[in-house]
Amino acid sequence: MSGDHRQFSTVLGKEQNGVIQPILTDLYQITMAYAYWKSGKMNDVAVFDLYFRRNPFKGEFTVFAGLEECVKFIQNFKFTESDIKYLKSVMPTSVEEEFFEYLKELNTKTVTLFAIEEGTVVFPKIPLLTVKGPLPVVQLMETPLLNLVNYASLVATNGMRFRIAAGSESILLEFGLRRAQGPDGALSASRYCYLGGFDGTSNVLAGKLYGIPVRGTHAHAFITSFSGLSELHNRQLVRKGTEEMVDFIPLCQKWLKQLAPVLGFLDDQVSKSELAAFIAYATAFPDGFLALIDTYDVVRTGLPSFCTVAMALHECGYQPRGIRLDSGDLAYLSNLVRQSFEKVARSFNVPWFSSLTIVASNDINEDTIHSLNQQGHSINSFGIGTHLVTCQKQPALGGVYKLVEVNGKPRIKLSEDVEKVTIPGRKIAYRLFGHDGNALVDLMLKPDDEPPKSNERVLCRHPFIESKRAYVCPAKIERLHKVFIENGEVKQPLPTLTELRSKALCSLKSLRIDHRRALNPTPYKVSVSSNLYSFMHDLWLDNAPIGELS
Ligand SMILES: Nc1ncnc2c1ncn2[C@@H]1O[C@H](COP(=O)(O)OP(=O)(O)OP(=O)(O)O)[C@@H](O)[C@H]1O
Ligand SMILES: O=P(O)(O)OC[C@H]1O[C@H](OP(=O)(O)OP(=O)(O)O)[C@H](O)[C@@H]1O
Ligand SMILES: O=C(O)c1cccnc1
Ligand SMILES: [Mg+2]
Repeated sequence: MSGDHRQFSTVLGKEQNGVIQPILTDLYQITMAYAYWKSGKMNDVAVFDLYFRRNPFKGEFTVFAGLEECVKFIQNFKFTESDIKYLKSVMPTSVEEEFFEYLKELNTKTVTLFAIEEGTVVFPKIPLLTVKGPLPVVQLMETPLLNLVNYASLVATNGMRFRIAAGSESILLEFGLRRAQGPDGALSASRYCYLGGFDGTSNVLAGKLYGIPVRGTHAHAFITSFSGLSELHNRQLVRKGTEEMVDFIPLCQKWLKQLAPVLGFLDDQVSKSELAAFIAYATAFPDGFLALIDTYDVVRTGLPSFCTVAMALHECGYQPRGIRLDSGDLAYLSNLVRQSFEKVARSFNVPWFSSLTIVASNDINEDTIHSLNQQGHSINSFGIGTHLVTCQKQPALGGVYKLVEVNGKPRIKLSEDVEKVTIPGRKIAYRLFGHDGNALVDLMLKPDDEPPKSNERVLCRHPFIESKRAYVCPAKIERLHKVFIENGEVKQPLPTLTELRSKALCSLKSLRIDHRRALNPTPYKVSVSSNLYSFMHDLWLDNAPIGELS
């Protein structure tokens, strides 16, 4: 590890967060490992499925994220000397020394990981990961794997929902670092919101670590830190592409006077603090000037000051970018700002002025964006923090990790709640597509089932409701599960974050629009083959004790 990346080690040529390690787990995994070991089960071969039972946010899709970290975690799984020392200090003294020797030697050479590709749109009950290997080893991975997948997939899905709400043309920026669940939660949020379709983040470390585009404007403090023009040290600006120095303050004063009758503001009411701050920012960053205009009053001073500085910059050969609104009625204000931009464009023959960027922020959530769309607005870009990263509508994805097979024998967990009954044994899932290219149904098969073929009819059954079944004649088939790790080797390429983002947007597009809508979406069908249906229901009956009425 270089001094530059103290907290991150490099695995498989990609950085792994140093927080992710075998003892980032629940104590019960270690105590179970001991009891498995004591019972002589350390070489039993177990299969666990990691899946969720319900899509988050009352939606009907989930974006699968976190797989790369799971692969790196499994590849790198090793207790260190200091882990063992610590575990000895917290385990009861009755725990035998040989167990710690066993823990020290543990590795994942015989662990196989089957998984759906990261960035795929996924659905309940279908395993995202299937982990096969020595029982204590794959049991120990339960908590960290769930931790790596649950929040990543939740926040990626949230990002995707904001993307759907805002449309493909809007620029979406993640501003959540200050409100996220701690430093690591913030990094995950930035990373997986980008995967889910955001365009950039304000989080500089996330930009450095994951190559996410970093973006930002400025804060109200920058405006309020200035009192007037006399504070400005740097009053000159070089005319772009020349060596000529322009006295920038008189130029701004000229534009203030010219703009007043056009926009209908009183030039003596324009805040000297705000104008000075804008001039200071513009002379520091003359290209791409974007100003926060709601510190004092958007109409009377923020907007006039921006237009003033923007026209002065233009006269010096620079192209300003736009404004940010961080309070008030964002629909009304953005429309008003756009109309003013159009007036300036017409009055001074600067057509580009009418299409300057309007960024909106301030406690925006998914519903706010839907409401703004309904009202009509002129916002091009949303800066979203709190509700995006904290996943306001649903703070956790309920992914679970369940044992489905031991030593080749299927295991089933029964529950009063049918949703919680596990689907036993190893399963392979396929996505079946219709002739219009849309995904029709996901189908789980037993590994010895004949895989479905395109243009051949296959019976798809609801896993639990006998009467719900349908024949499907798919135009195209995609195998969802692939081997990611086998015999200690990673078997699939690990795409870049940008590739995962494209994959997620593309995977979403294959989903019918009614599955994607925000309000009461149509459930997507998840089914099992006839063979798997009979297999699980036979096992269910075998394992359900028969009661007696008296
Ligand atoms: N046109 C709109 N339709 C629906 N919601 C909106 C609209 N405009 C703004 N909002 C939302 O309404 C809320 C306004 O919050 P609040 O009243 O606390 O802020 P404010 O008074 O405008 O700003 P601040 O308190 O930061 O100065 C925000 O969550 C914002 O995203
Ligand atoms: O509102 P969010 O979606 O979380 O987006 C991030 C917010 O952070 C900044 O201000 P901050 O909230 O720190 O202060 P303010 O709202 O009082 O201006 C920024 O101006 C946004 O309002
Ligand atoms: O760059 C911004 O405008 C920004 C960054 C973080 C939080 N709020 C705003
Ligand atoms: Mg705020």
